Amino acid sequence: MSQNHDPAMLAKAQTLTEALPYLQRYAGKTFVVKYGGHAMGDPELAQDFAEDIVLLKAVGINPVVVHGGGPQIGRMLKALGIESKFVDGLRVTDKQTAEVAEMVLAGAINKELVSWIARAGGKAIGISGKDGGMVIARKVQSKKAPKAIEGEDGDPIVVDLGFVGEPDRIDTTVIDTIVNAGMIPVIAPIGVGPDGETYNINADTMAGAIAAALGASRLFLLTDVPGVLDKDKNLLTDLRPADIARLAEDGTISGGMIPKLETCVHAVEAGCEATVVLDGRVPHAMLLEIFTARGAGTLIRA
Ligand SMILES: Nc1ncnc2c1ncn2[C@@H]1O[C@H](COP(=O)(O)OP(=O)(O)O)[C@@H](O)[C@H]1O
Ligand SMILES: CC(=O)N[C@@H](CCC(=O)OP(=O)(O)O)C(=O)O
Repeated sequence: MSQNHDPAMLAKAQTLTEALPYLQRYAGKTFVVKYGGHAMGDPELAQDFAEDIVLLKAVGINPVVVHGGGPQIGRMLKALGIESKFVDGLRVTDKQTAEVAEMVLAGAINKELVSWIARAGGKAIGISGKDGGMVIARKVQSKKAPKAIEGEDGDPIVVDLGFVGEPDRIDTTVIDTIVNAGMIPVIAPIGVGPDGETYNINADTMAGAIAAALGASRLFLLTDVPGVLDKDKNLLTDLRPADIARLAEDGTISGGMIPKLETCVHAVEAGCEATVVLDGRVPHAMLLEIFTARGAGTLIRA
């Protein structure tokens, strides 16, 4: 009998009962989860992530995984002696770089994640935006280059980003088919242009567009920081679209955080209830965020 009063056992039971309202609220909903390349480094964390995804599926939520792989593409390009440059968080992508990006994203990383999910007891199908004609991409219009490559007259140079795409049209048939078969789609951020060309798509942008197309309830962006930080490195827990425009303007956010937060704004404007930027280095960060009252990371909502 005394075991029933063991505080550790009670705490476990409390955690489960605390999860009950969330389990009820989210059953049958679609959650898009973007797993960033920076968060992928540690095999133990990758296994935790895969377990979380399989758990979501087991409790009746439909997880759709979109993955990145920026650092992994960077390493492969370096090994091949190809130089890589970023403008506002986007990799300038010539034809050769697009081939390497596809090889790393849709080949190595996609299949590794599928294997991690299988090891956690789930059934995942790995695809890229090319499969089933899912993502028709258009070229991202060149942005002004940052100060580092400003022209001699001091004006920023306009850089051609090459084969950097953004989703133009999304056909969710292939995702729906996988989900309805009881499996978990794992999507690499590669799209196809109208003439069959390969487009490299920022993984956050891809995840946001897929969340919008699916009418997902939640979009989680797992990365390598606790969330969005202010200039003193304090976590900003709750943001609205107007705050984000201000943070971009005053330089609080930079690099990869720019497409990440643009994605969050587009997703909430398209009807996603909430998006969360989360620390993928914290074991089971997503479960804690979803099933406990203690939110983690930065919540962005309309
Ligand atoms: N205000 C900010 N708060 C947190 N991270 C920021 C901020 N501004 C820029 N960053 C950068 O954004 C990075 C996350 O974006 P990114 O490198 O694209 O990650 P991922 O590969 O996980 O998508 C962080 O590692 C950090 O260097
Ligand atoms: C156009 C563009 O920048 N594409 C990205 C695609 C991968 C990605 O976004 O990966 P992370 O989420 O790990 O950063 C790239 O080439 O790095």
